[in-house]
Amino acid sequence: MINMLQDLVQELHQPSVVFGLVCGLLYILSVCKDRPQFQKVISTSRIWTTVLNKYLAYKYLLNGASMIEEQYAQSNGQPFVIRTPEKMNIMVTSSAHIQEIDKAPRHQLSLHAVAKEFLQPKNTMNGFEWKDQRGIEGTGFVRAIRNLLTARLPELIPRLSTVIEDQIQAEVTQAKQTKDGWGRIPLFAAAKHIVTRTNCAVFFPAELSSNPEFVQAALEFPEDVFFAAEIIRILPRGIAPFLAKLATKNHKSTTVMYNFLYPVVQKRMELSCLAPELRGEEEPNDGVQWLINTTPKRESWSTSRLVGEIMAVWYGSLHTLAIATTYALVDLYSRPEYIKSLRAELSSSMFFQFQSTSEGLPEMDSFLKESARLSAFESTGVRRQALEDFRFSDGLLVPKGSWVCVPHRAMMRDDRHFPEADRFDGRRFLPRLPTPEALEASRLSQRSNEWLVWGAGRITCPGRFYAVVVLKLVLANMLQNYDAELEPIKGSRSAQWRTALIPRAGITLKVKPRQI
Ligand code: HEM
Repeated sequence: MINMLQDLVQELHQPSVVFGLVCGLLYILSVCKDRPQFQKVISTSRIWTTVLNKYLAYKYLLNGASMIEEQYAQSNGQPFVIRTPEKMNIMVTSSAHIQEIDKAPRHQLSLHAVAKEFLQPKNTMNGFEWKDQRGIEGTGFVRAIRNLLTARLPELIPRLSTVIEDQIQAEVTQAKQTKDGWGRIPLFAAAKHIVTRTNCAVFFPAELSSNPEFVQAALEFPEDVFFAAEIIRILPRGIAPFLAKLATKNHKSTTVMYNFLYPVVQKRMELSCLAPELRGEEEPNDGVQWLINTTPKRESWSTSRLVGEIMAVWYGSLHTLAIATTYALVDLYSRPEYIKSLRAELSSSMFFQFQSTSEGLPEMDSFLKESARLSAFESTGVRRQALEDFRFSDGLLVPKGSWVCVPHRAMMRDDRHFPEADRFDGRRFLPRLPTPEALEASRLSQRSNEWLVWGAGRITCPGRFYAVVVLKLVLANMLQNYDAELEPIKGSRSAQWRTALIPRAGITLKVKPRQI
């Protein structure tokens, strides 16, 4: 076969044609690989198997989400394997497996090792490095968000509303105008601006959140880290760090953010060592301070280390929420039939209740939950890396270095878990009898082993209450103050990269101030 290909190359003198033929052949093989007659042929040749596995691993980069969905559909609830260019991902779906992942000791299955692989922090975040085993140095950042941020949500709502209102207005004012008076807003870019400004107002002191250079760096940082980390993961070690630097202008956004944060954190850390009466000023009430206050007491973290932690939490808080906001708005304006009743809810006393407690608005909550279910941008959850061979009680092995994950996007699109799962029903999660207990149990921010959007068991997203409040405030502002229409989307609304479905930059919303 290889000789034949060489002959063909010599005949044609066109390597690109040959490359196309090889890709085509590999594609046909990948499609046919499950047919018994092909399996026989393939299994006779170790070379072919290796080549095919490599091809599937690279195919995964641009088709990971679809590959997982296809394999899930064939798996009938059994574990299956997805190959990536770096490793093997073992997918499990049963609640018994999920519970065992949750209970696994931290020296066996690690979330931090997964995060490190994703972000390559040593190369992309100013040399910042955290331990493989989550919790070994405490989980102060989780407490800071879960307890301090969540507890302050009702008092933060006026500030969040103002920032969101201002930023949406800025997006509309700056938008290109159509002849008939609509502003055309690139939705994903606008969502990133809105979430960046909102999160900045919560995490950072005013001197930073009102500084355009800092805000720009904070906006660009997650994408720069993502690009740089992907380059480092995919390309050969010899050239990858150089190309990552080139692609991110020498990690510019990371450096700018770091340089702005360092003196602020240093000053705050010095003050926190003094007795309260000697500090001379009231303790700031923002994310930076919450993270300083919850650093593990037995560790003495350097300023650099703390800045690294803050930037890591910043990464997690921004891109997930910006994508969820984009899809929530796409879902809202793809289904204008919900607008009237959502507006009615916002005109009722329920909106005041939400503003004073940060909870409520059941109709909007249900709509957003349905959006999170069908427009989940991450195909897998509960991802852990095996730090040593890990064996489930039924014998399933996760070899050292590989990942175990739950394909929760496919599960949420499965009729066995949600009746008529492919149908978008914005009222799906409204309880028949809206008792306080029933409303509480069906809320978007609830975590459970049946609702894996926030993770499972001991490791669930501490920012979920905040995320839901921001989503509701953005939708509320859009519904109350603007009329909007989604421009027709040509092709798919998202681009796949590994397991993620990232909204396309070309999705455009036509917006104009609402005439009441
Ligand atoms: C819609 C937006 C969001 C989604 C869907 C989301 C989802 C998740 C998930 C699934 C996990 C668990 C990871 C795993 O087990 O694999 C997680 C963890 C985490 N999230 Fe979020 N998140 C969102 C927004 C936020 C925000 C806004 C913040 C910060 C304010 C945040 C902070 C964190 C942190 C610190 C962790 C690590 C928790 C730990 O190690 O115990 N997230 N998130």
